Amino acid sequence: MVRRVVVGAAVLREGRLLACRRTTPVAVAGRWELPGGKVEPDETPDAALVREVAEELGVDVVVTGWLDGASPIADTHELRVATCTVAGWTPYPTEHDRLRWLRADELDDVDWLEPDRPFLAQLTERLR
Ligand SMILES: Nc1nc2c([nH]c(=O)n2[C@H]2C[C@H](O)[C@@H](COP(=O)(O)OP(=O)(O)OP(=O)(O)O)O2)c(=O)[nH]1
Repeated sequence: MVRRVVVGAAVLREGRLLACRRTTPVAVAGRWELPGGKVEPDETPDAALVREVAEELGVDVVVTGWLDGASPIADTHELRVATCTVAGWTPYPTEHDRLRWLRADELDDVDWLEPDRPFLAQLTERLR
């Protein structure tokens, strides 16, 4: 079975990574993730990432590269993560109830969704 791709944006700015706290569904409310979502059938992963972050945070990101690997999400999807930059901005979250800009030494301070955790080592390297 081919897994559908979920893309996550590792937005890096001034030595920090943007982490977002989910509000839905109830099972994962309060857990932390990267902004993003499911790639539509007619979309590239890059385009999906730009679209999802604009929908969720009201800002345009520039994709700078994809991290290695993919994490399974349940039996049906997989998470891939790209590093992104933004120009100076004020995020306006529409789907998350809290945002944090984490330094490398703070990445373990929030309760990430499991599929995100394998990417944290690569992100620590990018932040140092
Ligand atoms: N956006 C996002 N989703 C993640 C991450 N890690 C992780 O396991 N997921 C899971 C949660 C959801 O089961 C799925 C993505 O769902 P979503 O609700 O964000 O995607 P979407 O906006 O395209 O949703 P939909 O309305 O099409 O259902 O991937 C992450 O870092 N970012």
